[in-house]
Amino acid sequence: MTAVVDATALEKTYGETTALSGASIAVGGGEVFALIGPNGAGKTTLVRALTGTTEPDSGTARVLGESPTAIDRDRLGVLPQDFSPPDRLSARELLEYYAGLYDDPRDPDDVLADVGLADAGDTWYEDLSGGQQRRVCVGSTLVNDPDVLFLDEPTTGIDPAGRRTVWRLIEDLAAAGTTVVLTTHDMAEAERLGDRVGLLADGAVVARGTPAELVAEHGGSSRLTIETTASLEAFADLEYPADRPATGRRHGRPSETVVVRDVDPAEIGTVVDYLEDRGIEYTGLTWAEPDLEDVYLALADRTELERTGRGGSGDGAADESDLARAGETA
Ligand SMILES: Nc1ncnc2c1ncn2[C@@H]1O[C@H](COP(=O)(O)OP(=O)(O)OP(=O)(O)O)[C@@H](O)[C@H]1O
Repeated sequence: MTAVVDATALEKTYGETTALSGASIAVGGGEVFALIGPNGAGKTTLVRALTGTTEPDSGTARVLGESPTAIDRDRLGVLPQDFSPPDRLSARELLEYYAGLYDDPRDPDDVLADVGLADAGDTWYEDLSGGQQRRVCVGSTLVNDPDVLFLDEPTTGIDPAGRRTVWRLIEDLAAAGTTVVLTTHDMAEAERLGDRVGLLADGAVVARGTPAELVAEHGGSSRLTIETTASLEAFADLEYPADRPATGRRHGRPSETVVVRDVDPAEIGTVVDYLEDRGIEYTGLTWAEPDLEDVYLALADRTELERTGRGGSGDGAADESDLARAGETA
């Protein structure tokens, strides 16, 4: 693969803080690469190093074969995480403003339609909702029809329907050959859009691969989630491993769920019988294959728990060797 976006062993420190410690990614033409990882993992710093807005202490960054500071800006679209355009302009005027920076820009109205805001062109930016504003910001990166697009948390604050509009847009752009590097905290977004996903922790990519590869390697086993306030001891005689997640997910009520692993769909009845036989009350039962969120919890969340000294989550399937192994493959 000839890398269109290439970061090799990037290091960056800010005073005492290490933002990047040997981060490497290589992204091929037309590929969507999704960067995930906890707050402070270094995602934005990596994007900034690749777009020429921060200078790494060491390592090399190349985009379309060039240094990020030397690259023709017409070929690049960059959406910073904290992008805040002048807000005393209408959505259309804003896109016209950005279009005016390029020799051969797209029609701003076409861009507005792309981001699902065809009807909002005359609305002042400051009067748009937060999610609509973010969509205009995404649009501003498209006016020059870039070959490479860097999107730092593109859908933060966008409602589910708008998010899907942006997802389809990114898929269409990639299908047409645009190379996309995006960061996200939304695992569904990373799983859907990412041809490959890289998980950053403490400034380095600790795991990478297609979503399916990552799930197969780090996702652990299937999950039967039982909504119950019963104690974990009540599950002691169950023939499957049971855990009470220490970290929140699903409905934000982690203390009210017990997760049973390794149950095939055909065996769910066995667990239901167990609950009924012992009079264990429950309000819901959901079976799921492991997904990218499990990978995240197994790898990234674990480093967070270790850092904060709260011990293992009891929810992820990884142990120390998983992290070490992931580091080796990164
Ligand atoms: N300009 C800066 N000055 C000082 N420290 C910085 C600067 N930029 C980033 N950092 C620090 O570097 C580390 C990595 O930050 P970065 O923004 O790259 O993480 P991130 O993965 O994008 O986080 P988030 O998910 O919260 O956006 C953090 O500890 C952050 O505080």
